[in-house]
Amino acid sequence: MAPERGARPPPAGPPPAGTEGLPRAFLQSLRTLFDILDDRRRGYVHLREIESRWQGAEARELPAGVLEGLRRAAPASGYLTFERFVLGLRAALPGADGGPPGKGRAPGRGRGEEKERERERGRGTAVSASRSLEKLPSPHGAEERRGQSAGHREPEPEPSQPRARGIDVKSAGQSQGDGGHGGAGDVRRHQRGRAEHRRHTIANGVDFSMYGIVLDAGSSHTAMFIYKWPADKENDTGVVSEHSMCDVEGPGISSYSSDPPAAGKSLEHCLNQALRDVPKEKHAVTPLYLGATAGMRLLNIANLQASNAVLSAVTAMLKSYPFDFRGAKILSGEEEGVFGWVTANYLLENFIKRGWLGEWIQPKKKTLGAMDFGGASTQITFETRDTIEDPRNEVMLKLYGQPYKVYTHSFLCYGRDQVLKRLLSKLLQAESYQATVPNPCWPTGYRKSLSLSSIYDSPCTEKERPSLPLNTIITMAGTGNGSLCALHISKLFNFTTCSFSRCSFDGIFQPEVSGNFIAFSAFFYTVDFIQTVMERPVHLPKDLKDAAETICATSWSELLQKAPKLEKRLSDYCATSMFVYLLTTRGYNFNNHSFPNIAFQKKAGETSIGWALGYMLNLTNMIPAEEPASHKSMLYNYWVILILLFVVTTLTALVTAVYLLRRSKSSAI
Ligand SMILES: Nc1ncnc2c1ncn2[C@@H]1O[C@H](COP(=O)(O)OP(=O)(O)OP(=O)(O)O)[C@@H](O)[C@H]1O
Repeated sequence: MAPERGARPPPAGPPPAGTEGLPRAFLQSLRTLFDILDDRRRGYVHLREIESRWQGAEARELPAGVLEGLRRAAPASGYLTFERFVLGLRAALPGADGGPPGKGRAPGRGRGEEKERERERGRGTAVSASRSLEKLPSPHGAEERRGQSAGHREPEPEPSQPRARGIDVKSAGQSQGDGGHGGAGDVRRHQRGRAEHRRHTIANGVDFSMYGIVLDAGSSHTAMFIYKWPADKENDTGVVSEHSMCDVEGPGISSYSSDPPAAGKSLEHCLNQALRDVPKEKHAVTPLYLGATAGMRLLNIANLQASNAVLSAVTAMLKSYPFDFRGAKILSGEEEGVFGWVTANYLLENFIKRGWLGEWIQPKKKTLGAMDFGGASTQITFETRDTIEDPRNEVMLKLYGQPYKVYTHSFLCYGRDQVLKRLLSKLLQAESYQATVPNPCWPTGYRKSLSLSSIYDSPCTEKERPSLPLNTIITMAGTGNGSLCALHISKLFNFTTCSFSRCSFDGIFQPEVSGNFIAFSAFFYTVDFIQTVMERPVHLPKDLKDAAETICATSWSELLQKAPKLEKRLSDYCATSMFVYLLTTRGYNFNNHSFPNIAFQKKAGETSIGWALGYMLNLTNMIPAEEPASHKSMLYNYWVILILLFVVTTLTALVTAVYLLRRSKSSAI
């Protein structure tokens, strides 16, 4: 965009008073737009440059007269300074008298944007599922489905709440239809959000970054993630990264069922951090989401009213902040699984990536399976070519033009904390609720008194609840016996019933695991403990089993000596290691060949792996379903260049050959 020969940059001198009387925020938005056009920061943009950028489809969507207004504002040289640029736009605004835009029509919200929304409505969503997963009651163990069908009712979405879209895994009672497309209202709302993003403002120079906030309201705790990406690269892979995060003090929001306002209050500290971490001028255009997982799914089953009250309380708190609040909802287990898979593969650029020439490349790499071991549920999600015999486990995705057939299942009550409760319940049952019960999964030297209510306060254990008063206290004493511990833990799974050609456990269909996997959250915490505290490698299933047995056989005092900072969790590593061993090997059927393909990792680069990023990418349409247009055109351009090169080389060779031939002939004469 250098000035053409003969043309002169605008003369210095008093600028036309184009900016006078305009609101500061509006002016800043225009400045940002101008700076995008003036990408070399010269302080002026040629009219022709603007015309060429806004030609074609986009130009039709400019409010009538914009180009005309700019033409009139431009001097003879055609170079527009910022003031002239504003002057030109002012002239083009409806009812323009040169004054600020009227209330009825905010800048950037003209017919063009309406049309953009219309177009988006028809285009579908970024991550589209071929169908919705229906939740049906299933016998013991397939708790996830039972829960969803028995009691899971999403609260009526508030106007600002996003209904399921993108990966549209609907809860029981909701209609199915083509799961890939959310309601038009959602898309409309979303598009408005995007348009607002583009009206970002400036402070001390231009900040081209955009931000998004997701609160991961898990069963054990809530974490807030702030993501950041360059404004001009929304649809690139791998460009969104974690800007900062915050751990909410206290337990997960589902624990506030008896005092819902406290659930909202608990978020204050992290939200205040978000006020500082996101530049002030970006607050209003920063989308804010809260997704609640298995803890709230369980509360939803146990006490629908309380679950709604908690969601309302957190919604009220989130709305009181100046961010663009887009809703608080309970994710289904399948959404949690699939969004975790999207996050991992997005971060590792397994879907698509930019080549060094800026072209889009479809990497030859296969996608990575994702395994999440939360506090109340565990998810396994991977791409497969096998037939998925149970359609409830199949999600078809189209990302960047590529179809993906993904297997996913979420096991409710198989998260770490619920597994530990269920194990205690099994142990009490085995010992007929004696006053003192031996616990082979606790280290020797460790004793603890528990009230029955702390074990039977969950839908995961309520079926096993004895007829004793819930305030009964029972003392448990660790006996550190790994093989006995494994025996009790194996009782948590049903490995025998299966109505498909193959199952993981609890009658749930699962194809053979294939490819590499990433195992995060408590999978990572458990294996990390084995590797760093117990100093044992975990390559093969046997390593995991041996390590679990060693932990079980280590006394409480020894464990305390090894990792005093982990005191709160130390007594449970024997059980969780043994559980991870049984879940991965007998449950998911990893063997000596496939187990080494699991990476136990909680981050990719600096970004945490979990459902939160995938959820935001989907809701902000940052993963398009279609192949990026530039991919096709770039490839086309390369072909043209290659053919031209070929023609030029051939011609040059021919000319040279003729020339040499003539010369040799003439010298021969
Ligand atoms: N350092 C650690 N060592 C062992 N376990 C841990 C550690 N930190 C957290 N955990 C436990 O790991 C489990 C999973 O934590 P995570 O935060 O992923 O779950 P969540 O999001 O609360 O649960 P869910 O996704 O099921 O709602 C929880 O039981 C948590 O208490």
